[in-house]
Amino acid sequence: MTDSLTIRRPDDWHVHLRDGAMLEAVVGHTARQFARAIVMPNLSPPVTTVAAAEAYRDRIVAALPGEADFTPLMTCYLTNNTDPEEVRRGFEAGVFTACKLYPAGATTNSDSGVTDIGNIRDVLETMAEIGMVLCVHGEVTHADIDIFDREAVFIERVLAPLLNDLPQLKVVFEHLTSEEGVQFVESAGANVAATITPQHLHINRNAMLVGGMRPHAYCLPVAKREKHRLALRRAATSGSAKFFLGTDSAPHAREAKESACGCAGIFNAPFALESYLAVFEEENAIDAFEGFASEHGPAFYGLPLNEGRVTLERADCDVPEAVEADDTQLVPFHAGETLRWRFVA
Ligand SMILES: NC(=O)N[C@@H](CC(=O)O)C(=O)O
Ligand SMILES: [Zn+2]
Ligand SMILES: [Zn+2]
Repeated sequence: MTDSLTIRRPDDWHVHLRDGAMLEAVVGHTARQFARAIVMPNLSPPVTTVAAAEAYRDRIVAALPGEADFTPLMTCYLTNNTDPEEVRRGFEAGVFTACKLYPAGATTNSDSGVTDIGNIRDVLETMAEIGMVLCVHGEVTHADIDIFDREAVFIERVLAPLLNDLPQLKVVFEHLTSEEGVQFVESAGANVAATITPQHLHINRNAMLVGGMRPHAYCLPVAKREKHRLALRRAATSGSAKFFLGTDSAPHAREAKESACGCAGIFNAPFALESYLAVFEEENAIDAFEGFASEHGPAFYGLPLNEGRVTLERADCDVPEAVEADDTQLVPFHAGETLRWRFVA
């Protein structure tokens, strides 16, 4: 049994850092474990222009703890009115790393999202032409679709037709949650990949609903049946370069989660690597961890690998019940549990 594991420094290919006091409270957790992160643009108002992304990037850098060595990679929030030339300009200037597609109404701050993919056809054509990654929240939002089927129906109705139409478009299927999603990504071309969160590897929908409603296990896309969790574990630990780390760490104040209409999102940044590594160990796939955490993401995005290293040691890691954040608390994923690996540095 190995007692410590040193790997190339990883990146987080999907994170919500928020803004203002919440940004101050959470950014250090991500910067401690990751060299870079794809920062989601679902602020209010959303990050839809080059200028807004530059200003947000500056606020993130200003909020970093002094010792941090961390690069935020910015994304452009697509709306029905996104100008393809703004996207091109931001990408060529190195401000936008990717664009993010939120189907309108699908998740937190997605009200300005795209109501019909046909509305952004010109933007998607430009992205395919310049080799820019499209990150997608892959859920349809029609009232007649069961929430547990939203991802599978998105593949059928939106993603498969989109890739038929623009077969060279680079797509990251964000926070994959279903067996159908795994199969779709595996059978698609090399231009299609997916991020997988720690929570979707650890929990199925029982975690939300058995023994009482547990708002801290609620995120979108919602955790599904056990067979889906097992498919995700197989994909993440398979060694396939199509799957990589994206925490979807999504902090919401405790009172906004513990509410009659609780917000969607799990705050997993403080113990993200420990959480993922527990899964790789349980699956006897520690050898595949570095690829998933540190290599597949940069390869897909066409970015250099990080030069630094991080070490985790086999030791009890007690996850606190809450993390203080300004005038509220954040309840981290695994709150009150003991994880088997501990991030050292
Ligand atoms: N994942 C979530 O449940 N919530 C995210 C939004 C998202 O990634 O869909 C958030 O911003 O809170
Ligand atoms: Zn999402
Ligand atoms: Zn997210």
